[in-house]
Amino acid sequence: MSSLEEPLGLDKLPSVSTIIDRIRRVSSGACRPRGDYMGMGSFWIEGRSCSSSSSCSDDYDEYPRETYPWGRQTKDGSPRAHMNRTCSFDKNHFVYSNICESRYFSDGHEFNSKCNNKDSLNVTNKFLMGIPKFVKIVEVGPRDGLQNEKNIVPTSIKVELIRRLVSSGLSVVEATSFVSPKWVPQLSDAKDVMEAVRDIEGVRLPVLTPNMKGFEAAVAAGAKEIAVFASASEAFSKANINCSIGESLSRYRAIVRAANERSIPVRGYVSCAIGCPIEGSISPTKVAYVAKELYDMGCFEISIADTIGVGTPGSVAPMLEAVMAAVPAEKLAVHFHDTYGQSLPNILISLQMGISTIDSSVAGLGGCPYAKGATGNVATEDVVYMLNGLGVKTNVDLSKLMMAGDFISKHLGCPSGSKTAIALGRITADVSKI
Ligand SMILES: CC(C)(COP(=O)([O-])OP(=O)([O-])OC[C@H]1O[C@@H](n2cnc3c(N)ncnc32)[C@H](O)[C@@H]1OP(=O)([O-])[O-])[C@@H](O)C(=O)NCCC(=O)NCCSC(=O)C[C@@](C)(O)CC(=O)[O-]
Repeated sequence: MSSLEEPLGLDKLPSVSTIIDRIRRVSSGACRPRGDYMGMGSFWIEGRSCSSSSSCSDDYDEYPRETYPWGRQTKDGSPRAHMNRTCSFDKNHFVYSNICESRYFSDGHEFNSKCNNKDSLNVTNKFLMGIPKFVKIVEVGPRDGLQNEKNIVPTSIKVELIRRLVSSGLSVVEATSFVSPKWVPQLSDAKDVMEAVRDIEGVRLPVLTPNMKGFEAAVAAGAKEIAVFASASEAFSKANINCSIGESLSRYRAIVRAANERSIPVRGYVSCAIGCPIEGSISPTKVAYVAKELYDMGCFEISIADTIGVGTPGSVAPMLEAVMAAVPAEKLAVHFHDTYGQSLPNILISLQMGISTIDSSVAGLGGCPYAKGATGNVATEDVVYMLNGLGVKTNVDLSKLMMAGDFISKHLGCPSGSKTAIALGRITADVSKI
């Protein structure tokens, strides 16, 4: 077994700060990018600031956001258009940098001779050309993650987690839920959590509210943004919020009206967008219907959730196509649970279809108390790693994010659900031996 394959116990893992320190110290190598090794995003930033290229950024801001292959291709569709985008990321370094960096993290030795391979550059550009240049990540770990923990996490740990996530650069961190403590005792301290994060500025801390009682409690606790959660499955709606889809939509209309009066933005969720733990597969038209209802009542953003993580790009694409016929792509977010390891491909196809808001959960925390067997959300670290690799800006510092993930994983006494966090831990342990 190679050192990369050896299972590491939690106690054997170096601390994240040690890892980051090691990575920064091991800093020689021909192809290795400059800047922060944990976050390929810094390489993107380098490209934008033109520190290593004389012509990288000018084209970038003017480049129109296009979608491939869902009918919104570049205006002229020409290879030159592809190259413009490539140039915007730092001449040919868009792919070059990622190949080099992946290689560096894969084995820490020689770099791949494909560094200047023009063929892979062109093929890659063709498939990446529709991906948005900036993705907003909605961190749901403190809510979706911790609502499903067997042991109730102390308020102080929740608050510290939120602070760490905010300091990593995340601009939206779902803080908690104002739901019935009988149904979700894990979040029964919602009021205290909100009280303790009142001083955090410049970031959005939405909370879930299932009914007017929850909405009023959230407002009283100082919430400035809320989320309502409907389902595309009747059975799940009943199991999760004890009412039908129709009843939930009526409740939410009243909540949105009350929120509007106070200028509080409301996000909407559609659960069970692919499958339901009780009903089985769910038709895309049902998902589109619920999404449109939420949008029409005034939700500023609709998060389409594969609650049990059964989707693949093969089912996600037609579902999103149906939803996008009813709600504009820029008003949509996607929310994937990683039960079958399909979250990243599902996110990639969502990006290619023009969606630029992704929900995720630090360390892959999560699951749903009413969806047995569903695992956590896609890990935020893994999403950031992939987006950095794609040259997509997120404003999230991966090293700080990993420290937040390490903090909560240690508290919960379980390994991180982020492959990126685990891999970077292992690889850097190897790098330290070179
Ligand atoms: C909706 C209810 C409240 C209906 O629950 P119910 O039992 O039908 O409520 P009720 O109106 O009959 O009231 C029963 C008791 O609950 C109290 N109550 C009533 N409302 C509240 C409230 N807001 N906060 C605190 N207490 C509340 C109410 O005051 C009363 O107290 P009692 O008189 O018995 O002492 C309940 O079913 C509930 O809280 N459900 C939430 C379940 C939940 O949080 N599930 C996980 C959400 S995650 C999700 O949905 C998916 C998502 C968003 O993550 C995306 C994805 O991954 O798919």
